[in-house]
Amino acid sequence: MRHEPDMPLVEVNSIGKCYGKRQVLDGICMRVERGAATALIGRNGSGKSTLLSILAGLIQPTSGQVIYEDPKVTIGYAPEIFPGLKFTPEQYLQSIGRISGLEPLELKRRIGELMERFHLAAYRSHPMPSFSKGMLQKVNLMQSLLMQPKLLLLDEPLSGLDQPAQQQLMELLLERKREGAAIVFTVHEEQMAQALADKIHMLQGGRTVNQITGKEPWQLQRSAYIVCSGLTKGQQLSLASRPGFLSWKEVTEEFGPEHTGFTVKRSVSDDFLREVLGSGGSILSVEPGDGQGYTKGETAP
Ligand SMILES: Nc1ncnc2c1ncn2[C@@H]1O[C@H](COP(=O)(O)OP(=O)(O)OP(=O)(O)O)[C@@H](O)[C@H]1O
Repeated sequence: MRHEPDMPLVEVNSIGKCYGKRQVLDGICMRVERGAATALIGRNGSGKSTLLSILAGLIQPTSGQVIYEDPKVTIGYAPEIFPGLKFTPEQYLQSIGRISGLEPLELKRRIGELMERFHLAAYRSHPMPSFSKGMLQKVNLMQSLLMQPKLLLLDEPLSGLDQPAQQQLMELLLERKREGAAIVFTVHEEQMAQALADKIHMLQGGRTVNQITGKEPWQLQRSAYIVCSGLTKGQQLSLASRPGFLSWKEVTEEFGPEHTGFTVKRSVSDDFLREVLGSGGSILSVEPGDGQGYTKGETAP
């Protein structure tokens, strides 16, 4: 089969999904690139898991197309809910590997490696119904990684994992990405989205509301732009040293002399506003984002 040189691993063309009369996905387009991670974010019920299941080929879209560059691409899928099956993790992974046609020695090696990476080696022969949520999630992730898939689809991968396990998973996923795998994952934790994702795909009510590429736009998405006046240079400097400060600029042309536009993390914007007022400054406007004129490399006064 011949492919366009810049063809992505998977191309999603305007897909829709209906359950009965209910449309849960509508006109979704996305490109899944090799060596890159896409975070699907959105509220509960926005369609993230449905989109992942469609990418995994487990359910069919009602309209549109999902085009895989290689229809035989290996896919690893970790669903949101993983059942506590009556096997031990070793038995379970053995049977998955055998069904997938992995050579026995190689299968044994991979299972051993994953058990070590996920710190589950001591429990490899324990029955899964006795496992905690976190341990089950580790088995879920291990089965998705077993075949070293080119496309890794993870539904809330951090769910149930403690902090060290989350950190280890992140390292492993960054490794997989460096090795060229494409990752699509759903996430509620902003930290993971920032650390792993090259692209953020935001869903709302089954529709794409935003697609952000790179780390900086993601940060700006969660920022507030505050235009204020009446501050001395010293007060501006003090504001610029506060946690959550991102950038500043003089905005005399737009707003008049001695007006300054501060971009800060949205999580600290209330504190920042209080500080401006407490310093005797005036607030002219507050809006989401960066005030449009943001340029890379702008620094504190
Ligand atoms: N098999 C199904 N039959 C009918 N409706 C379904 C089915 N699966 C999902 N839905 C509905 O589709 C909508 C999208 O569900 P989906 O699980 O994809 O959302 P989500 O963004 O992953 O939510 P969450 O974060 O809660 O997992 C929801 O309203 C859900 O109730």
